[in-house]
Amino acid sequence: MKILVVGAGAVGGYAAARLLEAGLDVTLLVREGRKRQIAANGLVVLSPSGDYVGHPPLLVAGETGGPFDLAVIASKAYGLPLLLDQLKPYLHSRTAILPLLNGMKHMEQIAEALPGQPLLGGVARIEATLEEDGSIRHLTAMHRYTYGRYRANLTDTEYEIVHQTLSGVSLFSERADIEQDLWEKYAFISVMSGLTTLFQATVGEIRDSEPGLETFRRAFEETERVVRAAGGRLSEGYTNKQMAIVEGMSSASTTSMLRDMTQGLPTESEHIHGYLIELARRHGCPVSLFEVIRQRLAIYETRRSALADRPV
Ligand SMILES: NC(=O)C1=CN([C@@H]2O[C@H](COP(=O)(O)OP(=O)(O)OC[C@H]3O[C@@H](n4cnc5c(N)ncnc54)[C@H](OP(=O)(O)O)[C@@H]3O)[C@@H](O)[C@H]2O)C=CC1
Ligand SMILES: CC(C)(CO)C(=O)C(=O)O
Repeated sequence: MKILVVGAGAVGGYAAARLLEAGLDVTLLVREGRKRQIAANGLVVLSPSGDYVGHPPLLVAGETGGPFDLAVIASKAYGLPLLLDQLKPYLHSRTAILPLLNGMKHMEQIAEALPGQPLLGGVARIEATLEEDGSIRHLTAMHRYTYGRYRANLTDTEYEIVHQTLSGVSLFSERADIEQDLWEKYAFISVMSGLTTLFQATVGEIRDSEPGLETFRRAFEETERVVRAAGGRLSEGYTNKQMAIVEGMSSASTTSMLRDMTQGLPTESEHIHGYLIELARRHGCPVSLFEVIRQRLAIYETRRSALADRPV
């Protein structure tokens, strides 16, 4: 099976390294700058689960390659429309698409941009970051990518080939109900990215200041109501289960959105919080805390664009 990993950042680069380690046929679709970095230093992963350095084949949009049988997509949501356009020449009609983005809205976007293309669901659970020198730093011991059939648009045989391939890579585990996993991760990341960026604080700092855990509960309750009203599946007692997770989290835990904000990079807030508010309005659910979170991030994005537009 020929695999294309699109985006060699924190999540995609980490996936590519573990797929390559397992001896799979993996090519990376990257942009010029990243190609130069990887060509010079290799694909470098620094991880408590084991470092990796390798020199996988690289493609930049427009170059000849493929077609591939599986395309793993790991860009930020705001880069997705362009990326999907650039991906088309590397697909055949049955190439399976496995997105690893946070959120839910990208599933609709991909289905619209690539009609009829087999689409899997995928969820990345990891804390990782792309360093300035191009290495990928895996920050904690946690790393688990789940995948599964999404709305039955692959044949059993097609799915079995993907499943057989990924079953040799311990990072990846199959989920029978990937749609529920996507909704659960979406609800979780909405709260975690929302609160860490609203306060520009770690989980521990929020937890240990008044009213502490109550703020998490309020955010989880708002999210749970919206997701259920929108028809999303969540496990029984979702909010209580997430509260137990938050209580047990390391004080230093943050989110990729807070890391992006700290570095002055664009955020995925519209994809995550904007979509949650869109669903809340559609289904008549009050989300006063998320209105504030979205406003906070909109102010950040406006300031960021103004700085980016300023002549040097
Ligand atoms: N980082 C984390 O800990 C986690 C992140 N996630 C989610 O995973 C997704 C990816 O995040 P993350 O890996 O952190 O992001 P990064 O910014 O580290 O990586 C994204 C990569 O996509 C590349 N890219 C963007 N557009 C294109 C394109 N058209 N062609 C080729 N490459 C492209 C970027 O290239 P370039 O380097 O050239 O800009 C970049 O290397 C997000 O949805 C995020 O929310 C989920 C779990 C944890
Ligand atoms: C919350 C976390 C670390 C879980 O994987 C995440 O998805 C992110 O920071 O983007």
